[in-house]
Amino acid sequence: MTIFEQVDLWASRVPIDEERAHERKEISREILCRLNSLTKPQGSLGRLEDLVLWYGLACGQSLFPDPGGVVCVFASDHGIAMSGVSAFPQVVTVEMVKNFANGGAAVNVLARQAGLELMVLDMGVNADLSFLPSVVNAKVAYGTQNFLTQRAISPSEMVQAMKTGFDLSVKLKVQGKGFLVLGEMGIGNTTSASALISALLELPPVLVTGRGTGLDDRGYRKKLEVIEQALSLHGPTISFPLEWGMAVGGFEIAAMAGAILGASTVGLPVILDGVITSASALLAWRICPRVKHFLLAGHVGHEIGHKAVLEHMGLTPVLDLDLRLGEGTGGVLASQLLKSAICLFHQMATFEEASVSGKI
Ligand SMILES: Cc1cc2ncn([C@H]3O[C@H](COP(=O)(O)O)[C@@H](O)[C@H]3O)c2cc1C
Ligand SMILES: O=C(O)c1cccnc1
Repeated sequence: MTIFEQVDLWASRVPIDEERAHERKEISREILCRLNSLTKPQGSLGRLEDLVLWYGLACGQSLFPDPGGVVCVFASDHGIAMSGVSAFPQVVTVEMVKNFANGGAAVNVLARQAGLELMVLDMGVNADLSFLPSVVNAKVAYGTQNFLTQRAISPSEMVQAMKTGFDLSVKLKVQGKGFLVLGEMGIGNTTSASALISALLELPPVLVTGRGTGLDDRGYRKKLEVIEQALSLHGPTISFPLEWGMAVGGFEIAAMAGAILGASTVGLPVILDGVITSASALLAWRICPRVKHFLLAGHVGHEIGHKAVLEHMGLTPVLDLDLRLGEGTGGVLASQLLKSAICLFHQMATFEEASVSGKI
């Protein structure tokens, strides 16, 4: 099977909108009926009510338990990090993975506070991490190729990375997880994400590229140059979004795109984080637009490419906190509001139960 056939097969398993129209209408009706019966003026919980509706539609249920979620941090190294596009050295990727394993990174703190399980997957860190039992070994290779000279990912590597994500989502659903927050770690990956966004949205790099971990003006100019060069190197040979994923993507970006396709197939709601997770969502969406029903934009952050993707996909972010960290931090923060919304939906008394008078 070619990579295109494999990816088409995955996409074909995502439910067809027309086939789900009746079911979606019923679920919306039941959820709105309960929301409107609770002791509050109709609609007064604003976007929290939208979150409940999104969640029910994504799960395909109007009756669902309080969800327990999981945040998956996909880690990988990038060949492009060698081209001076990050304010930090490449070795920070493996160092941060150890930090995740020891519970000391920002996402660990937030996940603990939110009561979320945290999983770290080694998709292609440039070091042997087998001595860390808490890190899932899904290594495709020791980092991607530098996409200034060749495509970052080969077709077989792309399938392998996407399959890891796809199978993970299916497994999480079977285990009864209520939602998946996507997170990532990989020095250089804002360059990969911005290149992908620029190519897929057909916008000049300067409109979708930020300073990542904090590049100075010189570093930022270099990053723009690198992206421009990469787009003109690969552009002439590329016809499909998936090919852009291989040309300038990363193993963690591919795995997250696969996870989104898998989650959409089984009805596992997905919460996006920053610019990198959003670039993977854009790739998955271009492969199969129906994945959109299963996506929640956790936040919009500081990177301009992040805003561009969310606007393009018509996703309204839950939070706007000027974050620029990644790891899944903004997604975890947003999941707290989703959980609050669902608790309200389940636990508030109705007008009838509380003997409260309705609207005149
Ligand atoms: C200590 C540290 C912790 C991080 N946690 C996430 N990132 C974030 O920064 C990286 C992308 O930025 P760039 O493209 O500029 O390299 C990713 O690994 C991302 O998750 C971090 C970066 C650093 C330095
Ligand atoms: O928006 C993000 O996710 C982000 C921004 C800078 C560095 N790493 C991640």
